[in-house]
Amino acid sequence: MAYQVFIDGEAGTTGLQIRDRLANRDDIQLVQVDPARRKEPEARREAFAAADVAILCLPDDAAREAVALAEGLDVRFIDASTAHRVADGWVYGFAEVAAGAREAIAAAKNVSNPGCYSTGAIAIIAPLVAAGLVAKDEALSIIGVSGYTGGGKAMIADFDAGEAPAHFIYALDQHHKHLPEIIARTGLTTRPVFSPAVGNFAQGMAIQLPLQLGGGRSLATLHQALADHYAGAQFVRVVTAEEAGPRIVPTKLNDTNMLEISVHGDDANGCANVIAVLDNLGKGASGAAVQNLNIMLGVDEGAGL
Ligand SMILES: NC(=O)C1=CN([C@@H]2O[C@H](COP(=O)(O)OP(=O)(O)OC[C@H]3O[C@@H](n4cnc5c(N)ncnc54)[C@H](OP(=O)(O)O)[C@@H]3O)[C@@H](O)[C@H]2O)C=CC1
Ligand SMILES: CC(=O)N[C@@H](CCC(=O)OP(=O)(O)O)C(=O)O
Repeated sequence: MAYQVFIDGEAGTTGLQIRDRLANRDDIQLVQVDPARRKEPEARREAFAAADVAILCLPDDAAREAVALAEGLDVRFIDASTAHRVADGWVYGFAEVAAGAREAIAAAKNVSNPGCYSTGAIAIIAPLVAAGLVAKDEALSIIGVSGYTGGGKAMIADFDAGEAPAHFIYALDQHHKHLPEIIARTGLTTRPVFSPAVGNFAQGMAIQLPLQLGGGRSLATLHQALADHYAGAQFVRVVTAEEAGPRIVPTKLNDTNMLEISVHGDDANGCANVIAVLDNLGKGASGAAVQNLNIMLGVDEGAGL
């Protein structure tokens, strides 16, 4: 018998991408809702009742409402929104980042999918903190650039209409919605400065962590700590600066569930930059949701990816 999966918000950017990834799966059947009723609470509760797992691809408020609507039902949730990423009772769905994370996802009723920038930032910072190469109280800066699909249907429409600039920097007030989960999942005690930007390309993302070298922190020790942490990981790879090349292109991993990390700089002048590249719609959203679904169902983690 196939698992029943309901994608709430199936018509949105993330939802459509998840549907595509599940379309050819024999082990999964999608719970369908009449498109005309897709926002009606009663129709959604019926869908939750029919589903083994519901994937929420909704604005935060609608995701919270979905969980309330499903009160008393057996359905398990994967929430792609920001609503539950630091909430009690929710497991953070980043299998590669911490010991025991995969097992916790497998056993969870409710899994929160990481944010796109957060995926890159946490992927770099958490292992470096664990290895003692970044202190929890170190003053860090994180720089990100995303394709415009990261802004959902509204931002896509702006760019498609030619009404958006080629590039803009935002979240200037230092309250980007990903900061709470980045802090919670890395254990940082000093709030990092986070500077995200959007470029005029549809999908793809790069996150940079500039670091000063010295005191045991060199290009080699940074690379080695990350390579050791992700050894054997199916969807995270750590490559050398030479392999990454002299220009890091955010679109490099589009349409994959991969995340690639590389360490750049010069020991002689003491400056480094650790860079993660991923597809904001892949490992940053829909790919990660399918990976988490596979882990929750106990099937091949890479199925459909
Ligand atoms: N885009 C990205 O790169 C990423 C997005 N996310 C998260 O995923 C979630 C969805 O984002 P995204 O796909 O980009 O957003 P979109 O705006 O593209 O899609 C959201 C969908 O939700 C639907 N919707 C809104 N309210 C309700 C409701 N009450 N009941 C049912 N459906 C509703 C919308 O309907 P309608 O079509 O009528 O507008 C739309 O189809 C967000 O929380 C976002 O933060 C996470 C990681 C990355
Ligand atoms: C380009 C852009 O606007 N990106 C969004 C983040 C992507 C997204 O929608 O958020 P989650 O990954 O948290 O779900 C933003 O900065 O708010």
